[in-house]
Order: sequence, then C-alpha cells, then structure tokens
Amino acid sequence: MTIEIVHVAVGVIKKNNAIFICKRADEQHQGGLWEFPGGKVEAGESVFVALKRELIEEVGLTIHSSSQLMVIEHDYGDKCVKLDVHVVSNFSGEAHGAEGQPSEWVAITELENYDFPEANAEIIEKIVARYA
Ligand SMILES: Nc1nc2c([nH]c(=O)n2[C@H]2C[C@H](O)[C@@H](COP(=O)(O)OP(=O)(O)OP(=O)(O)O)O2)c(=O)[nH]1
Ligand SMILES: [Mg+2]
Repeated sequence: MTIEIVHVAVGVIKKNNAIFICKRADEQHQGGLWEFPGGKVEAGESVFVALKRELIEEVGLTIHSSSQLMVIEHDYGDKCVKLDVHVVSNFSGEAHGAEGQPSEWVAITELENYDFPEANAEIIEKIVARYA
C-alpha cells in the first residue's frame, strides 16, 4: 500500500514581533485549532506559487517573497502531511480572515497559549527561538 502524503504550503506571516494566525473550521481536518494560513500544493505548482495563491484566498494578502523555515512530515493517523513552512514578512494588504474565519495577530511570546495541530509544536519552538 502506498501512503499519500499531502504537501502543504504554510505561511508564518510576521510583522515586527507578531504572527497572524487563523482558526480552522470545525469540519476541516484538525478543525477548531489555530493554524498558520496555507493549503495544499497542487500538482505542477511550486511551493511559493501555492503559498501566494492560498494567502490571497485565506487572508487577503499578496506576498512578494518568502523564506523557508523548515519542512515537517507528520502522520496524524488519518492523514499524513508534509508542511513546507515559510516565513513571510514582505507582503501587501491588510491581513484578515478572508473566508470568514476567526483570525488574530498574536505576539510570538503568546503563541504557546493557542491550541495548534500537533505538528505545529516544532514550528512554534523554532519561531520563538529565532524571533522572540
Ligand atoms: N494551513 C495549515 N495546515 C496545517 C497546519 N498544521 C497542520 O497540521 N496542517 C494540516 C491540516 C491539514 O491536514 C493540512 C492543510 O490543509 P488545508 O485544509 O489548509 O488545505 P487547503 O487550504 O488546500 O484546503 P482544502 O483543499 O481542504 O479546502 O495541513 C498549519 O499550521 N497550517
Ligand atoms: Mg488552508
């Protein structure tokens, strides 16, 4: 049996000492938890193009560049994901929950007070180590 790994472009949107996060809808995989916005990389698409497309759709931002933070493979049991995590600080627009989802700018030092999917623990650890 081959296991499908879903490749996801994830954007850590950073402005000064804050990160923009969104809440996943209850009916989504890992629903009800906070996330860094992003979504699936489609066939033939680069990670940057996927990230750009997803961030316009989900948070109304146009990104101009991004820098890779890390790649994490995680098996949730019902789904395997490969999170391609990029820091985005060069963007235009005002971040908002463009799909009606709750969203906030959160200080990096406060991120640990929000519930994220399991795979995100490593991401938050790295953001705190690097930027807090
Ligand atoms: N966007 C995002 N996804 C995450 C994070 N952490 C984490 O485990 N994931 C998982 C949850 C999902 O299984 C997958 C992302 O899928 P998604 O639902 O955002 O994909 P998508 O935007 O393309 O949406 P759709 O096609 O399902 O409508 O990655 C995170 O911080 N951000
Ligand atoms: Mg998404």
